[in-house]
Amino acid sequence: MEGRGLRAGFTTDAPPPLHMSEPLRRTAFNRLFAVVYFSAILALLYRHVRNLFLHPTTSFLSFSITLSLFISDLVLAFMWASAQAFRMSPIRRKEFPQNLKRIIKDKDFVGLDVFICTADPYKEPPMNVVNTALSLMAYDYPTEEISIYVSDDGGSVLTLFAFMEAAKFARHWLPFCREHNIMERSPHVYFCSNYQHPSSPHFDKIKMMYEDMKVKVEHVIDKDEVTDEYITDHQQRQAFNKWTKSFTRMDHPTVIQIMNHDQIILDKSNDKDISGRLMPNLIYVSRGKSKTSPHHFKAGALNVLLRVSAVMTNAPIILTQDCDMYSNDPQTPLRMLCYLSDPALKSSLAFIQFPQRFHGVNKDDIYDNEYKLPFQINPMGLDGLKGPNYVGSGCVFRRRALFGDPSTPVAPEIPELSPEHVVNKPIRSQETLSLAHHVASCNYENETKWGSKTGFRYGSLVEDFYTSYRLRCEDGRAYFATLRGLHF
Ligand SMILES: O=c1ccn([C@@H]2O[C@H](COP(=O)(O)OP(=O)(O)O[C@H]3O[C@H](CO)[C@@H](O)[C@H](O)[C@H]3O)[C@@H](O)[C@H]2O)c(=O)[nH]1
Ligand SMILES: [Mn+2]
Repeated sequence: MEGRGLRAGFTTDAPPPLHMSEPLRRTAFNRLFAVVYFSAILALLYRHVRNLFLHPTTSFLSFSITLSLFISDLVLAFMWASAQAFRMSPIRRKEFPQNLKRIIKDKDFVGLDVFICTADPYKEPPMNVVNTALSLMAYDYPTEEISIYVSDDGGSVLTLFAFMEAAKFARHWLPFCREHNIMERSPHVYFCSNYQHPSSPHFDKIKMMYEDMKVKVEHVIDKDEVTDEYITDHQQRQAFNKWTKSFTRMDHPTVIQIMNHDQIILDKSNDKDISGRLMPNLIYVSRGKSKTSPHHFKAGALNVLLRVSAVMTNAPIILTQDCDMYSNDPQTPLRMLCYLSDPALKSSLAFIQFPQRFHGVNKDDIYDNEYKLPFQINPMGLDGLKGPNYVGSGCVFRRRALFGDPSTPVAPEIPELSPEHVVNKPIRSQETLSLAHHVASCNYENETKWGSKTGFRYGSLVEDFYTSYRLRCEDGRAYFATLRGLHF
């Protein structure tokens, strides 16, 4: 336990704890079992060695069989030994978001930039991506602090259209979630769930709005184009005009579109939901691509979002999310603040990985398609050692951590990308937009440290594991996850 979590027997004047950790009860049995198993492996290997060298058999066939058994057992013993670290000191963490308001002030609710990646409108239907975004926009957190950045590597007008519709729907959905204090803030999950839905005209109305949006988006996808009947204003037409004849998925200029939740929005002050609260920013980004520059897949997309968001909002905290996941706990940002606002963890905490759950697998899951072992059980073991890996989704980073370690920070090429930079221009200003387009262009990273020293790291198909591995090798900081509850 560390930081505020140490205060096991705090007095009434001590600040209330924000988080705690406890070892899992089965740890002692795990260790005992490991000793027994290890002795058995030694005995087995000794037997093989004795058969091979001390009492060699005469026949060549039996010698080769014993030798191959010996080699197989060595391999299996190595595999077993390398998995034991997970079992030695697994821990469970718990946060107390209810104590947060007593400790931190309103100004401590810092900005949160959320990154959602999508890559193909046919394999990753835009309605699913939209649901992911809506579930994150509806977090229980000051809405003006949230900015959702969607990276569309499919460069698809269909995805952009879906987000334009979602932005309008969000004006109704966010107040609805707050008013009814609902848990499942992905509309699809909420409307399909078996929970008791309120039987009010309000519920029927919001459900109808959702269905309308879905029909519209699906119709556009069926037709594979956004026809004139769906274009309602000049701004929309201007946005869709960027898809010229030469625009292809792998070769196109950058498209950045800030969504309007209402008709025409000039600045943040009139970007409000129907109850009058400010809306979170929702920004669509399709980075520039060309056949001659490498795009580095998801890591490349995340680095573009890192730069575009630095120019627009530069929140100190970043949440990365895959488009096929959604949040089912609106308190997740408060839970992460329980760790991030603990002064004792300020320099040691680089990221918090929430447990990842895969949806849509069969109910009994007899073949473990949910991958519980790598995504839920093993990370608990790593958490008790030096901290788990980043697994690509449901992970909260300190922006700072992606720019070198605290003692030797790596400065980006332009000061606007630095985590310390204070954004003082509105996101819709011409200056901000042109800089954002510049840093999202396909040649921007040439001759820079992106992917090697800063941002998400290139060179591996599993950019998530690799990035966390490199972060640890470079600065040796400890990280951890909160693994209690299923937040995504
Ligand atoms: O060029 C690309 C390729 C993928 N993606 C997005 O990256 C995410 C993950 O890609 P996917 O093809 O779904 O990979 P999976 O194998 O399902 O992903 C697992 O493995 C990845 C690599 O380790 C992790 O990043 C993911 O979080 C983890 O769920 C998706 O949202 C994609 O839309 C991009 O944005 N650009
Ligand atoms: Mn996936």
